[in-house]
Amino acid sequence: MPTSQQDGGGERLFHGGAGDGDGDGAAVAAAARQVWVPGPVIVGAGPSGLATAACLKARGVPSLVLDKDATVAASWRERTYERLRLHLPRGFCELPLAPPFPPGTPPYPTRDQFVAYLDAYARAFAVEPRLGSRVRAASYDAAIGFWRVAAVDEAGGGGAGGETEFLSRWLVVATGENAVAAWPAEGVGAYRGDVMHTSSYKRGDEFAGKKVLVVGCGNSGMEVSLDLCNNGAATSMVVRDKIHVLPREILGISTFGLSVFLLKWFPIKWVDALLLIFSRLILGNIEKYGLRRPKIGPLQIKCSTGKTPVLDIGALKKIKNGEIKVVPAIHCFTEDGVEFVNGCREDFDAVIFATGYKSNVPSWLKEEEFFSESDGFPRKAFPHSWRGKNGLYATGFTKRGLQGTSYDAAMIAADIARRWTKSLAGPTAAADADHHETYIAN
Ligand SMILES: Cc1cc2nc3c(=O)[nH]c(=O)nc-3n(C[C@H](O)[C@H](O)[C@H](O)COP(=O)(O)OP(=O)(O)OC[C@H]3O[C@@H](n4cnc5c(N)ncnc54)[C@H](O)[C@@H]3O)c2cc1C
Ligand SMILES: NC(=O)C1=CN([C@@H]2O[C@H](COP(=O)(O)OP(=O)(O)OC[C@H]3O[C@@H](n4cnc5c(N)ncnc54)[C@H](OP(=O)(O)O)[C@@H]3O)[C@@H](O)[C@H]2O)C=CC1
Ligand SMILES: O=C(O)C(=O)Cc1c[nH]c2ccccc12
Repeated sequence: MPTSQQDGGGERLFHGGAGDGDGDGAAVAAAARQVWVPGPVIVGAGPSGLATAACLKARGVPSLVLDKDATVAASWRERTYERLRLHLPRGFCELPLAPPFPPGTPPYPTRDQFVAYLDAYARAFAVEPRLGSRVRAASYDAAIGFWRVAAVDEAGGGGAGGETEFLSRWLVVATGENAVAAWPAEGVGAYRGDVMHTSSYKRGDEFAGKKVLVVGCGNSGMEVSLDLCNNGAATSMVVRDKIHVLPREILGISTFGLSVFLLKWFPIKWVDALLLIFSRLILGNIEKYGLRRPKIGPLQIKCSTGKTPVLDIGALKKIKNGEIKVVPAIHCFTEDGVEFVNGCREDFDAVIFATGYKSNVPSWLKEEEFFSESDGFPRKAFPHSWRGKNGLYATGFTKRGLQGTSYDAAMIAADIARRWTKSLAGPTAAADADHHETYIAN
């Protein structure tokens, strides 16, 4: 790696380095070494980070992608169950500028096919993230106009246990809506059985013959319940509130694709009404089985709150025939099981929390104007959630799945590329754009 002492920008940075920033900057100033990154730093090598890096590259802007895990797309590779398939058709899950899924890919690709697609995507755009690099803190140093990003090298990473401070004009947050498992605050009290979150659930065979309680009935709760049932576990699923369940397909067309088409022509309320009529015809009256529908339609809820309707891939049939038992909210845990709010007690060998996920942004980003401290999402909703101030960007926080990711990536890349071109004309132009990292201090 070349040093940048000959570069005016690097010189300024070197002098404005560790300990010279504002209070927040001090949080990351203890770094063992500093690295000046000519383009943006992107935190997260999932679909959102990869897509943004690819779109930047296509515009001639280099970037440095950091990920805490040892591979790209670790959320998909490590934190999903084996039989998972995309629940939107593959055409809605493709990333920008890439060829479609390879011939022979089924309409709803498997987890492994999607992971292979993401690996190929990273290769095609030569995106080579710095893996095993967990961002511990990031803050904007107004004195020098740069983001200070402190990353700890996890075992096996470049600096093995050390810490590096990256300095960049642009910071792209791509750590995702599903960064950490959400657990109920009450915990499990004295319960002695096995406890896990769906993000650790891999396959159902280890639960064969066991009584399992799945807490939560979003897409994870429904699909894990189905998988457990298919593997011979006696499965109960907690449904504490109203939910929308839609068939994954209507008249052979994906419900999602049909919705996208209809929304081009009709207001969302009409489309919701139509979806509910079809759902009633295809699924019957699901309220009989303890699945009460909200008054507001599924797409309206998705748009206003981000809560995804369940796209049924077979759990409903098991609920109807009693193989999956719907149970009410939990009042408290006992040593061997739970007491439900209706006063009934039941023992379970294992409890699987399908209680969703949270953003982890507040744990590392020292910024509260653009990102909300309470939920770790940008305060502005789609389509305005991608750009903050001072070169801060967010990708993959639209609550619109991979289509939202593609939108963000294109917007961010276009915006940064404009600024990049301008900065090339300025004093920092001497950066060697072919190199991700230019060392300014060790
Ligand atoms: C089970 C499941 C199925 C889904 N199916 C679909 C679908 O079919 N269609 C669809 O459109 N959407 C789907 N989604 C929604 C969404 O598209 C995916 O969650 C997608 O993976 C989001 O991509 P992302 O890059 O934003 O986040 P992630 O894939 O979660 O990537 C974030 C990355 O950031 C890294 N990271 C986090 N914190 C740090 C840190 N401090 N330092 C360094 N790295 C960090 C993580 O290791 C991870 O690699 C699904 C979501 C889930 C949970
Ligand atoms: N095949 C696929 O593509 C799949 C996609 N996904 C996607 O992944 C994302 C995350 O989904 P998911 O993991 O299901 O998370 P969600 O946030 O969508 O659902 C969490 C569920 O847990 C319930 N819950 C939360 N806390 C409790 C509690 N204390 N007691 C009882 N119930 C509780 C919630 O109910 P309440 O509404 O009452 O708060 C909700 O039903 C979604 O976008 C989803 O669409 C997930 C699985 C498969
Ligand atoms: O899997 C998810 O959670 C998604 O966000 C995909 C998605 C985006 N918009 C939707 C509308 C209905 C169902 C799923 C989605």
